Amino acid sequence: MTTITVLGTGSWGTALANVLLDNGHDVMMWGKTQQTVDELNHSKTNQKYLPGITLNENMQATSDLKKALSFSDYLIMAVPTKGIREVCQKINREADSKKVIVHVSKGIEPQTFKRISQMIEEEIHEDFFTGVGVLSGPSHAEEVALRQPTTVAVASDNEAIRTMTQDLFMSDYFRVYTNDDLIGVEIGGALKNIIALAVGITDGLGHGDNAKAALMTRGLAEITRLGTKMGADPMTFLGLAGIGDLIVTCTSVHSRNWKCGNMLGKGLSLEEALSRMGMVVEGVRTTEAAFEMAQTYNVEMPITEALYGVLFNNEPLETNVKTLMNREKTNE
Ligand SMILES: NC(=O)C1=CN([C@@H]2O[C@H](COP(=O)(O)OP(=O)(O)OC[C@H]3O[C@@H](n4cnc5c(N)ncnc54)[C@H](OP(=O)(O)O)[C@@H]3O)[C@@H](O)[C@H]2O)C=CC1
Ligand SMILES: O=C(CO)COP(=O)(O)O
Repeated sequence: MTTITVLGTGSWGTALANVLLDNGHDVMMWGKTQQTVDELNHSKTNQKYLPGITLNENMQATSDLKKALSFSDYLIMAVPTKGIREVCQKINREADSKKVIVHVSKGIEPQTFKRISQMIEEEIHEDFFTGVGVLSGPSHAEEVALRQPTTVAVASDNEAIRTMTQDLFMSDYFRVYTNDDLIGVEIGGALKNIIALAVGITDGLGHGDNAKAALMTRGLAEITRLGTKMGADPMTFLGLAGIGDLIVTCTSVHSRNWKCGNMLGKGLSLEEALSRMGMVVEGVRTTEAAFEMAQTYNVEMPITEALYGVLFNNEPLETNVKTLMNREKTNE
């Protein structure tokens, strides 16, 4: 049995804490909303993020970060990309020992183009930092919390973090592969959300499966082009953190990014769609980041560009679909 702290009481942090508890580990969750913390402690549920699901009876949570950090030196960080730096700064104020940090978030920071592990490395003071990794792959929290078969990858430049994380999470319903391509695993997980938003839009517009398959295939091409420019191994995009996660996010009823895109396709504004979601839709900020990166690194990303126009410049959906279809003819 290992003691583990999970930071973030949203859908993914809660589902992963449940996996670790099922594996017999001693887990403490930390969340900023006292009501959720109380519900996890007393009802063993998290109705806002995982409605209708009863969690492991040993679930425990606190809103006291100092207490959560003194519980364990192995941290799972499960907050949206936008909150990563803030949580790291809080860790610097409250920690009293070195930590391994495995994050499970899927995003890239606009303007800086930083991956999440890079933000963590920048922010966490060396006195509190042992190393960083990422757990990523096709894994909706709603299914993991129901103990449905799921496979993911763990990546880190530190082999001990890869194998330790694999050992902690592996179970008969949660299978973990190690991967030494940290950049590729993080980039694959972040960029697939852009394509899921685009697929949601075409589904919302009433287009068929041909359009969906086209966006996924050409989407993977642009993910791979940008990812390899960033230093990723192109083969990673054919694995769980690449095409695996792309498939699940573009085709699952659980996907927040697909659902948000679907509402846009049906005519809702971005603000309306996001407020109806009430959960993080990472692909919106990542579209901004990838659009800027494509220009900076001179990488062709037509789907990302079309989506950026829709999300940030109010460009009409149908016009952008036509623009994509009428791009200069080219070779696959
Ligand atoms: N949901 C899923 O199936 C999967 C999600 N992911 C990724 O995991 C990450 C988290 O997503 P998910 O759990 O779905 O998000 P949710 O929207 O379900 O929950 C977000 C959680 O983060 C908390 N939070 C937000 N900002 C802060 C902050 N600054 N400090 C502390 N806590 C904060 C929220 O707290 P509060 O409730 O108190 O506001 C909430 O508990 C994302 O990057 C997502 O892409 C990856 C794989 C699967
Ligand atoms: O990353 C995910 C599944 O692997 C979750 O995707 P959504 O955020 O679109 O729900």
